[in-house]
Amino acid sequence: AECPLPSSDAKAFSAKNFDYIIVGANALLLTILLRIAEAQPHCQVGVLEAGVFHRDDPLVDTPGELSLFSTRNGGLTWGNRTYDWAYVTTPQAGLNNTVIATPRGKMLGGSSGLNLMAWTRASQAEYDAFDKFAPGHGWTFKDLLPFLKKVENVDKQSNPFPGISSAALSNAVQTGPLFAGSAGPVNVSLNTFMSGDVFPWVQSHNALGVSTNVDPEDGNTAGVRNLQVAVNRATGNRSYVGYYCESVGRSNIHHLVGAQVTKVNLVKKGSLVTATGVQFLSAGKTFTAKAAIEVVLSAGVVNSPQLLELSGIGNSKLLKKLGIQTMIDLPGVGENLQEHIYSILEWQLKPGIQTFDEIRNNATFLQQQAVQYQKHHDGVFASTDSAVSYLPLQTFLNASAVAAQAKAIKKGLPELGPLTKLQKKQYSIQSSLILQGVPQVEVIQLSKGLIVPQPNVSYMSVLVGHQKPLARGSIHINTTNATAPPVINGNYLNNDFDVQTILQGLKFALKLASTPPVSHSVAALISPPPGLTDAQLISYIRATGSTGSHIMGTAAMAAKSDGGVVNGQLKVYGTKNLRVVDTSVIPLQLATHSQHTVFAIAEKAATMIVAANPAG
Ligand SMILES: Cc1cc2nc3c(=O)[nH]c(=O)nc-3n(C[C@H](O)[C@H](O)[C@H](O)COP(=O)(O)OP(=O)(O)OC[C@H]3O[C@@H](n4cnc5c(N)ncnc54)[C@H](O)[C@@H]3O)c2cc1C
Repeated sequence: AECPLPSSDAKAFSAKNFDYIIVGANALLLTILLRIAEAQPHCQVGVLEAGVFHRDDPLVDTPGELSLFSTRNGGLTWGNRTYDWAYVTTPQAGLNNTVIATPRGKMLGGSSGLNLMAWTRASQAEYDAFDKFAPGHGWTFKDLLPFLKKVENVDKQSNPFPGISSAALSNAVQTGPLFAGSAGPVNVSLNTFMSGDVFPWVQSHNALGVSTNVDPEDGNTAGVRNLQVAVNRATGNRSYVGYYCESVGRSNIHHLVGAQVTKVNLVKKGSLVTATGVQFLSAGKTFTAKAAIEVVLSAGVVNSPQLLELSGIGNSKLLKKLGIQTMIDLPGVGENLQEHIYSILEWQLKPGIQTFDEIRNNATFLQQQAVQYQKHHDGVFASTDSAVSYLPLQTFLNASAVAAQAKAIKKGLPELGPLTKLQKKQYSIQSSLILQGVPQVEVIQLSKGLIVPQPNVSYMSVLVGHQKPLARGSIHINTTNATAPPVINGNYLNNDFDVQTILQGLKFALKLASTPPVSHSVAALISPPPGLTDAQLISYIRATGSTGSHIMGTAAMAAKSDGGVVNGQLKVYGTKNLRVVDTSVIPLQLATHSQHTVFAIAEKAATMIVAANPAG
C-alpha cells in the first residue's frame, strides 16, 4: 500500500505536547522515531522537516533518472531547490578559486532521496578508530555490526565480478549472513544491467594486482567490487523512505513537513542547559513546539551546526559578534569539516560497446528500456553504475614511500586548523590506517560521457576520489537569519598530501585504462589530455576537481577538551537533553559512501535514547 502524505498543519503540530522532538526527517532519523515510538508507546514523538515528501516522483524514485543525468541533459534534482538546499562553498583556493556546489537533500528522506544510492560500509579498522574518540560507548565495528545489519534487507543475487575463485565465492555465500542484514527497511541490491566496459575494467584491475572483493561488507573494503545500491528490485525504485512508511500507522508519531526549524529553545538550569523545544517557520509564520524529554537534531551535516549556532551553542567569539547570547561555549561546532575530493577522467570507447550512452544515442533502445522499466521494473532505468574500487596507498607506492608518507602525517602539518588537539589525534590514527593498508582512494567507473558527450559516441568516465584528506574546513553562520545559507569553507586541497594522493590515484586510473582487456575497448583518452607531466596533472586536478557530497564531522563525537561537540552518547556537551544524530557526529572521515553508516548510527542512537529515558 502507498504511504500517505505527511501533515503540513503547523498549527495542529504546535498545539501538541511532545515528549521527543526530532529536527530533520532524513531517512535515518526516522529510525529513531520509530524505535522510540515502539519502545515507549505512551510517548508522543514529533518530527519537523523543511522539505516535503516527493511521493511517486520519478526524479527521486527512478534510479536511472540520476545515473543517466549526464546523458539526458539533466542535473534534474541536484541544484533544483524543490529537492536540494543547493548550497555552495566559498571560493576554494585549492580548486582554482572555484565555488563548489554542495547539494543537500531537502525532503522527507533527506539526502538519501538525492544521493547516488551507493550502499557501502567502511572497513573494520575505520570503525574501530571511532571508538578511540569516545572510548567505552561501543563504537567499534563489532559494536556497530548489528546496527549496520539491522537497517538493511540485502537481496543477494549472485552476480560475482570476474576474478573470484569458486572457493572464495562459496565462502562468501556462507559468511554472507554474518555481515548482511535481511529484515531492515532499506532494500539493498546489485544492478541487473551491466555496461560493456564493466567486466573488462574489473579484469584490468585484477591484471594490475587489485583483486575482486567478493564480500566488501565484511570489514575489509579493499579491492574492486560490484557496488551495492539502495534499490528495491521488486519495484525498481530507490529505497529511502522505508522507515517512514513503517512508522505512519502509529498514533504516537507525528510528522510535519514544510517546517524549517530556526532555533532550539534552551534554558539554563544549574550547570546544564535544557532543550525545551524548537521554534520553526511554516508558510512564513513562526511557531513553537515543546519537547518534555529530548530534542534530537538530525538536520544534516550542514544544518545541524547552523542550528546549534543559531541557538547559542558554538564558539562564543563568533556568537558574540553576531549578537547571539552564548548558552554553551563550544568552539568545535561547525569545525572539523572533512570531505572526499574527486577528479574526473574520460575516455572515448570503440564503437559497439554498450554503455548508458545508448539512452542518448539510440531512440529505439530508449523506448524499449522505458517499457521494460514500466512493465518489469528493471533494465537501464533501474540501474546505476556498478564497478567501484577502494585502493590503499600500497597500490601506488612501495613500502618505504608508504612508510615515509605515514610518518610525515603523524608528525602533523603546517595546515593544522583551530582544533589542534583533535587533528593531531586524527592524523596519528590516519597514519596508522595508512600503514594497515586501509583504502585511501576510491575509483568509480561511470559508463557514460560526463564532460561534453558527442552524439553516437560511447564513453567511460572515472572518478578518482581521495577518501581521507588531511584538509579540515568549517561551516558557520554569518547572520542571525536562519533562512540564510551558512558559510561553507572546505579548505579543499590545501596541502600536498591531499593533492599527491589524488595524483597517484589518477595515474593509476590512466594505467588501468591502458591495461588489457579494457584497453581493447578504449579508443582515446579525452580528459585529461594525453601526455601530461605530473605538474600538469596537478593543475588539471585543481581545475576540474569536485566533491563527493560526503561531508562529515561538523559536530564531532570527541572529547570536549579536544574540540568535540557531542559525547559518546551523541549528547551535546553542556546540555541535559540535546543530541545530534547525523553525519556531523562522525569524528574522522571514512573511506566509504556515508549513508549506511549514518543509518546504523541512528539505530544505535535510538537504543541509547530509549535506555537513557526508561520511564519515557
Ligand atoms: C548529491 C549527494 C550524493 C550522495 N551520494 C551518496 C551515495 O551514493 N551513497 C551514500 O552512502 N551516501 C551518499 N551521499 C551522502 C548521504 O546521502 C548522507 O550522508 C546521508 O543522507 C546523511 O546526510 P546528513 O546527515 O547530512 O543528513 P541529510 O540526509 O541531508 O538530512 C537532513 C534533513 O534535515 C532537513 N533539515 C535541514 N535543516 C532543517 C531545519 N532547519 N528544519 C527542518 N528540517 C531541516 C533536511 O531537509 C533533510 O531532510 C550523498 C549525498 C549527496 C548530497
